[in-house]
Amino acid sequence: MMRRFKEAARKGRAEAQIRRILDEKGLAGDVGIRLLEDRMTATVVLKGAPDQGDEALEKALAQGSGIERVTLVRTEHGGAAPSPAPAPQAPPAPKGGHSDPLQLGTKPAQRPEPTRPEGVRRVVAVASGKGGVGKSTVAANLALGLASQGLKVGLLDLDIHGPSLPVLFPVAEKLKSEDGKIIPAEAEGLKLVSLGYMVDERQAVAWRGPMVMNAARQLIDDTGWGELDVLVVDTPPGTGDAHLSLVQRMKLDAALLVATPSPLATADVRRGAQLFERVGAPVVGIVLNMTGGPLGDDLEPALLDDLDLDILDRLPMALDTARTPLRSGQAVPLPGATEKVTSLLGDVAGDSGEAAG
Ligand SMILES: Nc1ncnc2c1ncn2[C@@H]1O[C@H](COP(=O)(O)OP(=O)(O)OP(=O)(O)O)[C@@H](O)[C@H]1O
Repeated sequence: MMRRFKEAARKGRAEAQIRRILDEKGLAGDVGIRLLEDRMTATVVLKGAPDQGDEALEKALAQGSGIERVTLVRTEHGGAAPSPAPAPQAPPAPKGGHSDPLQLGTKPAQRPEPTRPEGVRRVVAVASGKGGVGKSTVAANLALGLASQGLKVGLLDLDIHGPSLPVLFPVAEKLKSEDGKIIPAEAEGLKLVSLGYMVDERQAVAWRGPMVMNAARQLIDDTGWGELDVLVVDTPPGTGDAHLSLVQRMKLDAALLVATPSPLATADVRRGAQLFERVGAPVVGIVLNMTGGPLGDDLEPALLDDLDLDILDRLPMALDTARTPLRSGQAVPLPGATEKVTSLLGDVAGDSGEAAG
């Protein structure tokens, strides 16, 4: 009891110090303090685009508060950045009058229409109703396969709590920002962005709703991808906060579902398909992963009929597929999914990206 009281007091003092320094600098933001085995770290969420002075500010906040590490997370474009035009009008309520607690089918008048990031021609989300089915493995191999065809490909890891990219594509340095934009890492011919390249893995684990959404928004809105033919987005499992930020903010040209052949996967596949359907992102098919085991090689035929979806590729349960890090030229082939994505691009040389959008 006494220890808890002391810890709370220590965290309270550190938070007060951080707020005092922020105040002195004319900044306002949310402050989250964690104390883990006597190590204290903080996350400070500030409005505005990432700034060149952010690293110095992180250091100043850490020094001034006696905290081991302070991580700044930026939420939105600030000040001079043009504000996006409001959506013309809210779309009609979903048919059948069913409730929409996530507000995926209804957009408040203030919310801007989802857009593709500047310079990006097509955005493909890779999703699954539940975790651990191989979504990141499929997203990464799809990205490598597309890049091996000469396309410019980016991979955005939106899993805030369990980012996969640092394992699949380890990079030596933390991501930097320039002119308020996050500069992607580059490895194996891909441009890569993940929260795991920005903050200590243990930090984000404790983040809850608003911080997850803020972090996801920052990755979605503030990355300078440059020119890309395809941006593959590895979404978190389910329909959580980061997912919500994605479908509300980024225009998705296609969604690819990943599932395993378990009969229990039926509800997950259905949920995943419905989520994208409701935001108008075409689900182009399913990649069935970890086939060849006791659960077989298929999903319930009635489910596929019902959703009007095909299995585009089947990846067997195999050690080769689980090997990390991944290397260019050694992608596990996903011919069906790759063809679906390349067919979205039309004439790569001539299409500006908006023509078919
Ligand atoms: N076909 C396969 N055969 C063997 N192992 C696989 C296969 N596909 C994925 N794995 C392994 O299964 C684990 C989970 O895969 P992965 O991280 O891609 O899943 P995920 O759905 O993205 O999980 P998360 O919910 O954590 O985001 C990893 O260790 C991966 O290497």
